Amino acid sequence: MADFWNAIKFFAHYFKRYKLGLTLLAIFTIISTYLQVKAPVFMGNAIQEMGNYLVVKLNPMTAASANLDKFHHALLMMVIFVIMMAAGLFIMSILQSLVSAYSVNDMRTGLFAKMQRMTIRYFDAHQDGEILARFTSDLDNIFNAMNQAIFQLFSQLALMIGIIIMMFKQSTDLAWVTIASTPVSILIAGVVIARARKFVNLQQAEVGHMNGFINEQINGEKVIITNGLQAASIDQFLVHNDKVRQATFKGQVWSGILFPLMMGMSLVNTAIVIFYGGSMALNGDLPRATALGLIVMFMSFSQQYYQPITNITSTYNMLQLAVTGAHRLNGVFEQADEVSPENGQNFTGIKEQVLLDDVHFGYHADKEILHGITISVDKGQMVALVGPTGSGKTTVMNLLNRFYDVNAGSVTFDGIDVRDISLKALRDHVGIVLQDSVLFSGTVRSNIAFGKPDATDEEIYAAAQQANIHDFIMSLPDGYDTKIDDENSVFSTGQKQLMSIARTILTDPDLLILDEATSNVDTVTEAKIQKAMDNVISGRTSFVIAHRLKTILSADKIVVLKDGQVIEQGTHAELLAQKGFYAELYTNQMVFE
Ligand SMILES: Nc1ncnc2c1ncn2[C@@H]1O[C@H](COP(=O)(O)OP(=O)(O)OP(=O)(O)O)[C@@H](O)[C@H]1O
Repeated sequence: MADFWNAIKFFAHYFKRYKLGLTLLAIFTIISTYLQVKAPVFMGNAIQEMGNYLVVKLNPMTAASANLDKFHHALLMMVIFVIMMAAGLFIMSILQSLVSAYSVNDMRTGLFAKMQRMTIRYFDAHQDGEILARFTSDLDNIFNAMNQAIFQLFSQLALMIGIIIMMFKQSTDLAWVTIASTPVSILIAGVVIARARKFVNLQQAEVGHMNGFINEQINGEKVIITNGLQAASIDQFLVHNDKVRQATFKGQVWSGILFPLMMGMSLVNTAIVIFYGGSMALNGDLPRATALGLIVMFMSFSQQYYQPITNITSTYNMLQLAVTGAHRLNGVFEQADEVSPENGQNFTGIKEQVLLDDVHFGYHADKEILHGITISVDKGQMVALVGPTGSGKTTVMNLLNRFYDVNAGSVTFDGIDVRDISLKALRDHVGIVLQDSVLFSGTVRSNIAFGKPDATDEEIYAAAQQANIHDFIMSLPDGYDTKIDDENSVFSTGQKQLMSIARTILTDPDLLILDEATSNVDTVTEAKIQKAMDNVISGRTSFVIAHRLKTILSADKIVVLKDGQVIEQGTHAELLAQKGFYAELYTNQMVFE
């Protein structure tokens, strides 16, 4: 129920910008409802007038005065009302589409803007596919529900109320007969919908499992091929696929049963109306022509009355999906934004020292990862972080750039806490080269100039030269204008990292954070990366996560991390002399080099 109210608030928030469209929609809903419920009255009148005409015509005494004027008039009115009703429904459908398209557009924009404001914590904690699903399936479900269910819910309820009022105005007895079966119909629809929902949910869950399996298999295709496991993979896929088939079949059967069932109920109801109306005519309770007119009118009412019941019940699943979608989007909108300190200090660059002082940190409150780490680096120095996997190297980097905040202790730049520096100033002065370098769609040029879009060609070439990638780029047929898109795999992992280094060099950061690529790069590329790293590090305050120890022999300081603690610190020579963990690590690695 809480989900339901949250969804109402969610939609109200987006709809309030379209007050005019919604007001027009409400007006046209009322007009079309009136036209829809009035048309059967004219149909009944036409039949009644035809009956009256026949009575007069078949009586030789009155035959001469018989005319069909009233019959024609009622018929004409019916046609006019039906045409106006069609026009009204058409305008309603345009208004609905407009409001749906614009408000879903606003939701999408809001969601994308929110993503850009959110903390790295959110992206670390959620898989890409899960985040993407907010933009795809959730927004699609909301759009479909708006177009086919939400507005219809109101227009169908209005229609139902309109029909009830009109029926009671025409004949109280027949009105009661028509609506008497409503509780039974709603009960039957409720049972069918509950079953259908169970299987539709199951179907979605099975499709989710199957997609997860396919995703995993695509990512692991090389391992599958290497191990000759293609047939086993197909067998596993068939199991998933079969579960999807079974759930889909049951879901569709139960969903599909509702419409014919309601149709049947409506026809039975019509038969009851005819029977009751017929007996009223035969008993002589009403003049025959009037009774006949009423029967025809209520036949139409009976069918119309079941239309909203069928429509509302059959769109229930769609509404449910929209409520779930709204709940999930709300979940994203409620996430914390990155906060820049109020009156944040405008940091203009490192003048003396970067210091992590007795830092305690955990990604979750109940699990501390860094246990009182102290590392200092003087301006222009290079610190290398080494340590076994999971020791906390990347976590230290995450704190330097304020992707996360420390739990205790502090990270300071020249004595200023990073939490007091405006985020913009902080990010302007910190450059990061990640292990998995990312290229964006565009050109080689736009990728290098990503952090400085107004860079001149000379600046871009100089950065690429320092990053040792200029010659390779020039060897491509389109040089710096080479297009980069999803399918473009011209660049190896090593080359991507070189591009990433060029991108960072161009922004000329004060503090450099560099996570060395671990993937198997060939020795030539490795030497190039080494040279590029030397160029970008030279004279710059830098933190480097080194996976190959020979890359950090010249580091001003090597910090050895283990289980979230600093266990050794010093220069390469000092640490070798200590004959501790680092010395062992270095000796072991040299054996394999
Ligand atoms: N986003 C996260 N949420 C929760 N725990 C995390 C997250 N990122 C890392 N951890 C945990 O923090 C610990 C330190 O991880 P970290 O990535 O800093 O190690 P690392 O030394 O950089 O390892 P590697 O050399 O493998 O990259 C690990 O136990 C890891 O499971």
